[in-house]
Amino acid sequence: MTTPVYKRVLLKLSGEALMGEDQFGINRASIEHMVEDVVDAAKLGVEMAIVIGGGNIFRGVAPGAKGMDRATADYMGMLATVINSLALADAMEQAGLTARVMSAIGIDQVVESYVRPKALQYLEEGKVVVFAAGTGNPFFTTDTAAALRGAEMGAEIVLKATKVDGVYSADPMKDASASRYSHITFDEAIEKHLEVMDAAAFALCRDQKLPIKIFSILKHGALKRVLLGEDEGTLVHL
Ligand SMILES: Nc1ncnc2c1ncn2[C@@H]1O[C@H](COP(=O)(O)OP(=O)(O)OP(=O)(O)O)[C@@H](O)[C@H]1O
Ligand SMILES: O=c1ccn([C@@H]2O[C@H](COP(=O)(O)O)[C@@H](O)[C@H]2O)c(=O)[nH]1
Repeated sequence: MTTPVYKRVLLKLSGEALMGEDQFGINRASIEHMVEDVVDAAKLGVEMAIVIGGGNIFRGVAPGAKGMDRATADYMGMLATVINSLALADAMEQAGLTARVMSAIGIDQVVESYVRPKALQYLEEGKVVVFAAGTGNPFFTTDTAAALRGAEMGAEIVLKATKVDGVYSADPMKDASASRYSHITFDEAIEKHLEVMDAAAFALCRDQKLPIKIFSILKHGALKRVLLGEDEGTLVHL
């Protein structure tokens, strides 16, 4: 099977996965592996919008941010996602894709600001669009940004590529007895407080009838398998 089941997707890439085995920052091999998977996905002809998290940078500065005003710390986190977005777009360009970064916070000397019709135009032209700076608002996360931009772009699904291979009954990093769901409803995920994605993101996707697939970015080829409709990760649905 080589025909993708989606025409347009919103891919949420884990910021934390970018640091690989390092303590923080961007690990070159990790970003290149991620981009290889994105290239394979683009070769299928799927239109791809991307949101990347900031955990690899922001969790590194978090001890210094302790005691800071929450909104100020959140703006620092959003700026961390701009750094990751620039690195990702650069790596994608080096791999032969055409990428555009659009920021939810105005920093026009660095990247263009997010304008919805322009982003839609880029996608139609086959460019990969990276949405930086989350939603542009404190008290949110890049998961919510992924849900928001996914809905705005008319994506058929939000693909959360993270460090675990799906949604579990408990955090599998902390509880070895946790079991993985092949699918779960939004309501169940919210009611059970499954923290693989924040509740605001789950709720927005539920309201917009936008399914989510959660799978491992550390498993090479998993993204392509998801796009081809193969059994991979956990589907969160209505
Ligand atoms: N019920 C659960 N099922 C699966 N993972 C869970 C669950 N509860 C908590 N987690 C944790 O959620 C993490 C994924 O979400 P998180 O938002 O922290 O990371 P990310 O999105 O990959 O990183 P970033 O925020 O840097 O983009 C997993 O690595 C896992 O340890
Ligand atoms: O819309 C948003 C998105 C992000 N933030 C802040 O950035 C960090 C990093 O994002 P992650 O999703 O955790 O990778 C996040 O912890 C927030 O502090 C934000 O305020 N608004």
